[in-house]
Amino acid sequence: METVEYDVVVIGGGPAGENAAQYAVEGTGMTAAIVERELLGGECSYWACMPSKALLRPIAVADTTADLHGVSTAHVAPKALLERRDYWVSDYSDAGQESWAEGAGLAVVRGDGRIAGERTVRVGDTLVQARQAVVIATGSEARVPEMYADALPWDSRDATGVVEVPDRLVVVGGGVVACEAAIWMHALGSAVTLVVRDRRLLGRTEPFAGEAVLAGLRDRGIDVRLGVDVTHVRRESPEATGIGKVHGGAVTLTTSTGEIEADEILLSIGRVPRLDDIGLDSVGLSPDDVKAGRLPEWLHAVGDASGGPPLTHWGKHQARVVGARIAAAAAGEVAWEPDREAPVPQVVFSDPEVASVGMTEAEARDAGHDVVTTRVPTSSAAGTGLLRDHVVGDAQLVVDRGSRLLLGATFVGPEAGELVHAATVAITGGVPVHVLRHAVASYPTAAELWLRLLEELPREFRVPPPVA
Ligand SMILES: Cc1cc2nc3c(=O)[nH]c(=O)nc-3n(C[C@H](O)[C@H](O)[C@H](O)COP(=O)(O)OP(=O)(O)OC[C@H]3O[C@@H](n4cnc5c(N)ncnc54)[C@H](O)[C@@H]3O)c2cc1C
Ligand SMILES: NC(=O)c1ccc[n+]([C@@H]2O[C@H](COP(=O)([O-])OP(=O)(O)OC[C@H]3O[C@@H](n4cnc5c(N)ncnc54)[C@H](O)[C@@H]3O)[C@@H](O)[C@H]2O)c1
Repeated sequence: METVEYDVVVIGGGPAGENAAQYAVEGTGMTAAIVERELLGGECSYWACMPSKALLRPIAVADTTADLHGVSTAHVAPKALLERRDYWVSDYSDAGQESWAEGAGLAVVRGDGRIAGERTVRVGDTLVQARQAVVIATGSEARVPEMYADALPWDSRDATGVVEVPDRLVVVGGGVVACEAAIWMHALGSAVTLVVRDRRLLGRTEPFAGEAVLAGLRDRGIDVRLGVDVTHVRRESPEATGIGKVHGGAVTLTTSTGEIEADEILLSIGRVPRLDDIGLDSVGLSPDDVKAGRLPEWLHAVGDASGGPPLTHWGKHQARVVGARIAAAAAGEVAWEPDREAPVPQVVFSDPEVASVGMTEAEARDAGHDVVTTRVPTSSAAGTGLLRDHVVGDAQLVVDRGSRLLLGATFVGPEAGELVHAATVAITGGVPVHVLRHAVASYPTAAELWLRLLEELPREFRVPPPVA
């Protein structure tokens, strides 16, 4: 068995793993290796964020032009849409990522990585030793309960990598993947039925956001059925035809409200960290130890594998923090970190778009805050009103009454994903709302919505709280 040695060894070359490796060694003279068994760049680059957003953007533009007096309506061209997807996933080649790694001085070790003892990762017949640290960045995979497994349902890889468009598609789940994939599959020509166990969509966001997305999906002709349980799944001649191809004959779903027949099912009911087969037992650890952060000082976990919010930007942030900690520890120092925990933002690229950061109103109350909320229609600023003819959705701030600090914010409608970043900055920086009022947005931009929101707060919030 050959042994090679680096300062840092990262298992998994997705966005989180790449950032951890880069930040751990950049400017230090240390060396790092990334162990990757599929494509460097991970799920995000080839089967998740990039292809899904490449597919959704032209659809969003076509929708906007259909609602914008003064411009002829753009049409989605399915073949060209899939070509755009292929461009953004570099035709499923990671040559560009490999060049990036080379340029950043990171070694790429191809193969399946398994922890094989303290500071040791086994890749085939090679032992890769870490002088300083090992980072687990193995990502996550779609959850497939046993009831569905024999029917070989599509998961998000098939939906983003779609090659054959099923005539009738049933999407199971009411979360982010379901709400986004339903839109592009419908635009590509599938008749889409969304089967949602809960009585609402996007369960982790404010209820008004889920309601706006529900109305948007139904308006475009997607059949959304809420409060429906799937109890049995049957498929004629299931066949593993490959990613994005129809996996066999017709599928029948028995549900709490009757049977649904379709040509394919897309199962989008959440993801699980990929921790089961990475050799944790060789160092006396379990997947639960990783998710709870009970790790020896030489071992770290970042990204989806850590069990935190499964979002690329969050995994990359964690990775930068962990990378800086490894670099500092190697130099006998402690990395600087802010006292305040960073809030997690998320954008759902549905129609209307939904963007949120920090706590929802209910979460803030549950956490014991005395909460004041302010909500305005997204159309209420001239800058947002100009974006299309019919602007739907609301925007809301959740504020702590005592400290006057922002706890959370939700934007629904055009440019929601851009509007939310100011809230992220305000929460991260601890900017109270009476100071935030003096952050002047240009007229007439969408950001002026912030003025509307802050104006709706109680008048006494325009000055600092009285000193106790
Ligand atoms: C359809 C879809 C759309 C999404 N859209 C967005 C979005 O718009 N914005 C957003 O922020 N997030 C989005 N996400 C979430 C995002 O994809 C993940 O949060 C992100 O990919 C996590 O990055 P990661 O580096 O932790 O893991 P991954 O990207 O999953 O990368 C893990 C890597 O580790 C490798 N690996 C695993 N085990 C081993 C092993 N034992 N040995 C060697 N290599 C191994 C894998 O091959 C993979 O390359 C989306 C997810 C889905 C499913
Ligand atoms: N734009 C983005 O940032 C983006 C896009 C896609 C995915 N993602 C990430 O990927 C993750 C996974 O997405 P997802 O949509 O699969 O998960 P999700 O957690 O967002 O939603 C899962 C949905 O499935 C339902 N569900 C759970 N178990 C079920 C069961 N047994 N039967 C029926 N329904 C069930 C839940 O109630 C929920 O509606 C998300 O948490 C998100 O962080 C992000």
